[in-house]
Amino acid sequence: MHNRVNDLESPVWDGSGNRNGNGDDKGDNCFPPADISRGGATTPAERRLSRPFNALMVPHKTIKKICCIGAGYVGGPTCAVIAEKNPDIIVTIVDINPTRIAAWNSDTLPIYEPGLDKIVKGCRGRNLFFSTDVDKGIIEADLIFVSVNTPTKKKGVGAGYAADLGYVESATRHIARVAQSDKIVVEKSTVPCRTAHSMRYILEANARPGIHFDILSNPEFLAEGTAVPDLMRPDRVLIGSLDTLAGRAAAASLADIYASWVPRGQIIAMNLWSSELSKLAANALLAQRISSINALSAICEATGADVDEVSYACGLDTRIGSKFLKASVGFGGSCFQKDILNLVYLSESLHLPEVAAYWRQVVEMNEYQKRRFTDRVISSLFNTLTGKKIAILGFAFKKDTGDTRESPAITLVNYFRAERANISIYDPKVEDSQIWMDLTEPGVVDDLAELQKQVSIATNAYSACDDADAVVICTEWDEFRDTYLDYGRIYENMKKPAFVFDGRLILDRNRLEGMGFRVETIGRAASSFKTPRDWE
Ligand SMILES: NC(=O)C1=CN([C@@H]2O[C@H](COP(=O)(O)OP(=O)(O)OC[C@H]3O[C@@H](n4cnc5c(N)ncnc54)[C@H](O)[C@@H]3O)[C@@H](O)[C@H]2O)C=CC1
Ligand SMILES: O=C(O)[C@H]1O[C@H](OP(=O)(O)OP(=O)(O)OC[C@H]2O[C@@H](n3ccc(=O)[nH]c3=O)[C@H](O)[C@@H]2O)[C@H](O)[C@@H](O)[C@@H]1O
Repeated sequence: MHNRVNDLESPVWDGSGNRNGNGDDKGDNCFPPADISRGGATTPAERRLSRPFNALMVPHKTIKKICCIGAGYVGGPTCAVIAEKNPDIIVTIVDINPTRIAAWNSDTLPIYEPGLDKIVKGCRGRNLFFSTDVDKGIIEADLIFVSVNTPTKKKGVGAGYAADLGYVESATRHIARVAQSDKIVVEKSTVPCRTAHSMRYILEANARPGIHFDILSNPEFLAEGTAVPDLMRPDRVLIGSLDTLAGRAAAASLADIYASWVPRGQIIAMNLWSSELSKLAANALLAQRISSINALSAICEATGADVDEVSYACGLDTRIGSKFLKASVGFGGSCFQKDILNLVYLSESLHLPEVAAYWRQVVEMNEYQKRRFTDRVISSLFNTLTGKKIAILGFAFKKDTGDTRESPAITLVNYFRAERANISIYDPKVEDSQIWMDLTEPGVVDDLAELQKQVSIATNAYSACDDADAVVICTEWDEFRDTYLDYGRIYENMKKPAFVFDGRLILDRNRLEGMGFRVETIGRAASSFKTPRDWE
């Protein structure tokens, strides 16, 4: 018997429950079931997608053992929550990085996420395990999440845009090589549209005879810093599968796992490619909102309008909504830029240059925002930073995480270094070693010594700001707000005039100006700017 993976060529979902040609459908026993509706939907697509996912309609297997390949920011929290909510399922998270696994097994977890410690420590050793034994994890599991990194390619075809699928491929080959029984393989990593197709070929070409694989797409939408509440109360869980009996049964098995805590109406079934693309699309749309408000922040600074007020006014329109309209020094994080560039590459590969240019602009606006903010610092400090001390408050890409991937702070520090400023950095959660790594040019041997002459890392915000010419808020940590931090004390110990650059709109400018600071805020003109110009 040859290895069978379901036909991925045409995962057609026409909404009618009709078979897609492989002949294994049974009339109305479609997936999702055709006879349940939440109501209110108007188009065929809405009607189809609004049907709650009723796993019981398709005969399917109950999952007893899960393996997650990749113990990172997604694999760790996601599978810890799955283990907590499914005490009868054994969940093993495996990784090739022994240091990371050792940290997951220690008192200090490798990632900081509010609420995660309690969950991991509650399940670890009971039904949650962390291991470097990838073979064993795969062999024992019924269902395997592939949750490995998919960074932007650095070299070769598509460098700078396409996703590097090397880790996904290597994990897939590993599954094929060691699996001794049928498996459901779940793409948890964010991947380009139709990656499931490549996974199929790899599995088919390498698996032992008689082993059957089903491939599902189940993208993750958690945000760092709020991973636990996001996982506990997701807006939706997407499960992409083939519209075949086997595909629907596999999806139903996965749906049961989530249904332990997510209402079934929020578990959405769709075709594989839609599910893969929905993840890239969601990140692109979120980032697009930030670039849009940041573009408006430049207009605000030039006119005297206030971006917070503009954002508030626009967000009150229920068609627009208030989330992701906070102007900032620029978005960071491991995914927004990577996933948009991935979409740009996909568009170009599909010969859609206008579409590619449209999405590329979201990233370009983000770069412009960081440059613009730096220029404002330089021009405010009398056009030179040479020998001046700049205190950087916050190095993580957002609050409540120690993650610095693509953090705007890195770009800003590099710009300030190029201007020969002295820089002092403080972040409550980022390790010193991480900061040094982020600021060291790869491959430049003597860079660290040079760097350490110009940059220092402080143990608290006050010492970072001691004797500084300017304070630059890069991350919106609550402890940097003027209601927490004693800015009066900071002012006393700074050079004069003392500048504060608020890249996150967290400070009460009037209050700080009352103390004597000169405050420059993203999306607001300098206080000296009169507006409307002729009124005063
Ligand atoms: N970080 C986030 O907030 C989110 C990330 N994602 C996506 O999830 C995926 C994973 O992201 P992160 O967890 O942030 O990455 P990460 O870099 O924190 O973790 C990935 C882990 O996979 C391990 N790994 C790589 N190849 C392996 C292999 N063959 N066998 C075993 N382990 C292997 C690495 O050692 C690493 O520890 C990416 O595709 C990302 O785009 C999706 C939603 C949110
Ligand atoms: O695929 C992913 O990795 C994830 O990417 C983002 O999550 P994350 O990057 O962890 O954090 P966000 O809260 O989205 O913030 C991203 C960046 O945008 C910035 N941001 C966010 C919101 C806003 O209004 N303004 C703004 O500048 C943040 O400060 C941060 O630098 C998405 O929000 C998640 O849904 C998605 O799963």
